[in-house]
Amino acid sequence: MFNYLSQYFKLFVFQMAVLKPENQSLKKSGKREDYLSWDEYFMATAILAAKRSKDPSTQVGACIVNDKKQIVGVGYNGMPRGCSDDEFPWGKGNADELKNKYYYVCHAEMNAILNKNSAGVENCRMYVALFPCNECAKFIIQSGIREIVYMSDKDHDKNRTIASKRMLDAAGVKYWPFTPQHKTIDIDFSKIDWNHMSQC
Ligand SMILES: O=c1ccn([C@H]2C[C@H](O)[C@@H](COP(=O)(O)O)O2)c(=O)[nH]1
Ligand SMILES: [Zn+2]
Repeated sequence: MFNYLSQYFKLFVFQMAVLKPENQSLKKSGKREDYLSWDEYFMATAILAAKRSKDPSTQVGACIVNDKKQIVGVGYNGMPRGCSDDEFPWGKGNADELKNKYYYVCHAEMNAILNKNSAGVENCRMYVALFPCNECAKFIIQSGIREIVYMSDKDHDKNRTIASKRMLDAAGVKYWPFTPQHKTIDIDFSKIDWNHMSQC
């Protein structure tokens, strides 16, 4: 018993002497501890883009990122260029389908792919607010995107989502739900101290 305790004590002393100073020096660096993870940063970018959407019921944003953690493209659901947000319909309950949004609106994922900057989307990851529909799954597969991190799967029981998952699985595109570490990300312009560039 004494032998066991003495071994335990030696291990404790070793931890205090060797491991603790290293941990302390990390804390001494003065680094902020409350910074966003990469996942949170990219999903927040997708959600911020969604705030540009004029769709009154569902706002979707997407953010494509390469393996260097560079943002390659961002998009949200909106009317095509030249098709006025004020003239094309945003409703969905009309018996005349030409008067509903669905024939016209460009999906966030498609816009993010088409909006890509000079870097390609091949082998990239897409962060998206809503699980991609079957049409977006085709765009994702054909453009070479390999991974999807999604926020909501609200349409999981709809055929378009079931078909989407079938195609993504067949094409080997991986997908998983987003797990945030922060519950909220606060951007309150009135609270930013512009002289010192920190939150008051
Ligand atoms: O993969 C998708 C699926 C849907 N969207 C957009 C298209 C519409 O603007 C809304 C869906 O409207 P509901 O009223 O929820 O039917 O979301 C998208 O961008 N990407
Ligand atoms: Zn879609």
